[in-house]
Amino acid sequence: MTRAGFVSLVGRPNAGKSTLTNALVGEKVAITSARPQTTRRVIRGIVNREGGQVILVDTPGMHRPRTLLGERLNDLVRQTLGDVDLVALCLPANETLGPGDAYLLEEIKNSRTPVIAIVTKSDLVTREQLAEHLVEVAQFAAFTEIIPVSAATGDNVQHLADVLVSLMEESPILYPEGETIDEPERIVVAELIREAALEGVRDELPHSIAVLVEEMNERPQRKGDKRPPLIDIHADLYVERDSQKGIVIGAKGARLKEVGKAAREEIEKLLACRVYLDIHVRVAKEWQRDPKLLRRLGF
Ligand SMILES: Nc1nc2c(ncn2[C@@H]2O[C@H](COP(=O)(O)OP(=O)(O)OP(=O)(O)O)[C@@H](O)[C@H]2O)c(=O)[nH]1
Repeated sequence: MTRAGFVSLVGRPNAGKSTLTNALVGEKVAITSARPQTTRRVIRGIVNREGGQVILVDTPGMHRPRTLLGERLNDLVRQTLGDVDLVALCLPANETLGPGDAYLLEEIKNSRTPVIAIVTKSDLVTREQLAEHLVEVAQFAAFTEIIPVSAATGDNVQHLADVLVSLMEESPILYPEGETIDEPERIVVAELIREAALEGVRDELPHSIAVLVEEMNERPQRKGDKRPPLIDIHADLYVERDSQKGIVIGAKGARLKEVGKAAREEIEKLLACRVYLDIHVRVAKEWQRDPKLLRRLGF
C-alpha cells in the first residue's frame, strides 16, 4: 500500500520554500529569488518516492496586505492551509524565530492541519548553531517532526521526502508518475519571464511587474526535421508607470533584449523545445489595484 497526499510549505519571505520545492522535485518549477515575496502563485511539484507520493504546494510569503494583491495573497495562503494533509513550516537555520513565524504558526493552528518544522539552509550555520536552533524550534511549538535540511547542498533532502511520504494517509498515487508540474505551462512561462525582467532591477521595480502570456503555439514542423519543436510565445509585460517601462526596455531596447534571451533559455530548458519569444511592454497604471486585470493575471 502506498501513501499520498498534499503538503504545503509555508514560511516567511525568503525562508527557502521555492528552493526546497525545486530540490525535492528535482526540476525547476517554482521560481527562486534573492528577494522576498516573489512567489505569487501556488505552484505544485510532485515528489515520487518508493512508498508513495507527495504533492507540494508552494505558498506565497506571508506579509501584511497593502494592496488588493496582498489581500489576495493572504487569502490564498489561508485557503491552501486548510486544503492540505500536512503543513511544513520552514524556519531558516540562520535566522532567529520572530513574530512573523509566530503569526504563521497561529494561522496554521487555526486550520487544524498537522504541522512539522523544516529547518532550512542548514549549510549556513555550524553544527553547534544548528543544534541550538533545533532546541529553540522544539520549544517554539509541539511539532510532529523537526527536520534540518539544506536545499543548496542537498543535505537531508531525500530523508525529508521520505518523512513527508510517511506522514501521508494510505492512498493510491494521485498523479501518474513522471508528471512533475501541476500548473498550466503558461503560468510557469510567465513567471520565468517576470523573473528575468526583475533581474538586476529589483530595487527599482519591487512588485510592479506582471506578465501575461497571451499566446503559446507550436509551429508546424517540416517532415524529417529532427530538431525539437518550435514554440511561438507572445507575452505582455505590465508595469505601472512610464518610467518603469524605460527601465525594463533600457537604452535602445538593449535590456529587453537581454531579458528576452534569459527568459527564452529558461523556457527552452523547461519545455525541452525551441522558443521564439516576443515580449510587449505595456503600462497599466495601478494594475495591482485593478480587480479585472488581477483576475486576468491569475490572482
Ligand atoms: N545557503 C543556502 N541558501 C538557500 C537555501 N535555500 C534557499 N536559499 C537562498 O535563500 C534565498 C530565498 O530562497 P527562496 O527559495 O526564494 O525562498 P522563498 O521562501 O521561496 O521566498 P519567497 O518567494 O519570498 O516566499 C535565495 O537566495 C536562495 O538561494 C539553502 O539551503 N542554503
